[in-house]
Amino acid sequence: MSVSVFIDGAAGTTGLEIAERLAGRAEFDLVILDDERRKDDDARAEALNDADFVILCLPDDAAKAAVGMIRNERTRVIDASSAHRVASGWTYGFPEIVGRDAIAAARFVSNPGCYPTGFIGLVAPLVRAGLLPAEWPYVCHAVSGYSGGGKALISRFEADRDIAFRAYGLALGHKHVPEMKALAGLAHDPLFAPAVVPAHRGMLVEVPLHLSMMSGAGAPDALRRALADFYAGSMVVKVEDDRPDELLLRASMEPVDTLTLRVLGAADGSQARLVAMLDNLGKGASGAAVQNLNIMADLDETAGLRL
Ligand SMILES: NC(=O)C1=CN([C@@H]2O[C@H](COP(=O)(O)OP(=O)(O)OC[C@H]3O[C@@H](n4cnc5c(N)ncnc54)[C@H](OP(=O)(O)O)[C@@H]3O)[C@@H](O)[C@H]2O)C=CC1
Ligand SMILES: CC(=O)N[C@@H](CCC(=O)OP(=O)(O)O)C(=O)O
Repeated sequence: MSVSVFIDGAAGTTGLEIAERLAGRAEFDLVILDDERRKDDDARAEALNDADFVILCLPDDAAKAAVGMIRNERTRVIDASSAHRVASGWTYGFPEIVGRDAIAAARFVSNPGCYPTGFIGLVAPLVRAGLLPAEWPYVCHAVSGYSGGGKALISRFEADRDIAFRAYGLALGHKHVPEMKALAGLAHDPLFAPAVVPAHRGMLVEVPLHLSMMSGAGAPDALRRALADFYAGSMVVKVEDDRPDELLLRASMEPVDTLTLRVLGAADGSQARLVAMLDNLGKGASGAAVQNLNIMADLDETAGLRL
């Protein structure tokens, strides 16, 4: 028996990529409103209430309003926006971190933020294992392709080919900080320094560590082994033990739904760089939504993913 899935915001960057990943899947009846009706609240309310699952690919305010339009107790929701990341009654949609069973049982799932997927994926298992202190003031540098900012940032970068690097979030207090702190189990807000480069998609999320100054921190090899053990068996999260001289984001990157983690340690073990590579539109958004949908619908967790 197929289940119906309504993508609200299907004409946007994330929504389009979810539709591509679900296309041709017989398990789902995909509901997408045409251009005339996609912003018509009556049509949306009907679709939101008819569907078994809705995936919200909307700005935060519109996502909150969409949830308010659901008048039944049955429709299950995956919200790609940042409106409900740490909201009560919502489950954080990172199955490797919160547990597959929690997602399977949830009615309201908030897809993680793209940058937080890298940060939390690196830090949470190590804090839980006692190999990194929860009290440390962590710093996170990250660069994203411009599709991370949706249609508006895509238009801006495609119109102005002269931008080579865009540091932003300079006032601090980026919207991702609360979920980074909460899901990594930290005592303090991490200092988050994001930037955008002129590549369409892809991101590098880095956490530099002064291990020798961190009370109780493990050595780089111990951190890498702990991550490998934590993600053992995952088809989506991969822990590499190579020592590359460089890590490249390519302007021509193809869509991919994996999250690749590395621990790059100094020879004397005093410092390390934890580095996550992912596609902001893959495990950072649309791939994660499809993985969560698969789990909620009790299907093969990785069906439709680009691994
Ligand atoms: N891009 C990314 O890498 C990631 C995005 N996200 C999140 O996903 C959500 C969507 O982002 P993204 O796809 O990038 O954004 P886009 O701007 O590309 O798409 C948003 C879509 O929502 C539509 N929309 C806006 N308001 C309404 C409304 N009231 N009713 C119906 N449709 C509406 C827009 O319409 P129109 O086309 O007319 O503008 C647009 O098609 C955001 O909350 C974002 O934070 C999460 C992780 C990563
Ligand atoms: C490059 C860029 O602008 N990225 C966005 C984050 C991506 C996004 O849209 O937010 P979520 O991942 O929380 O949904 C930003 O920094 O606001």
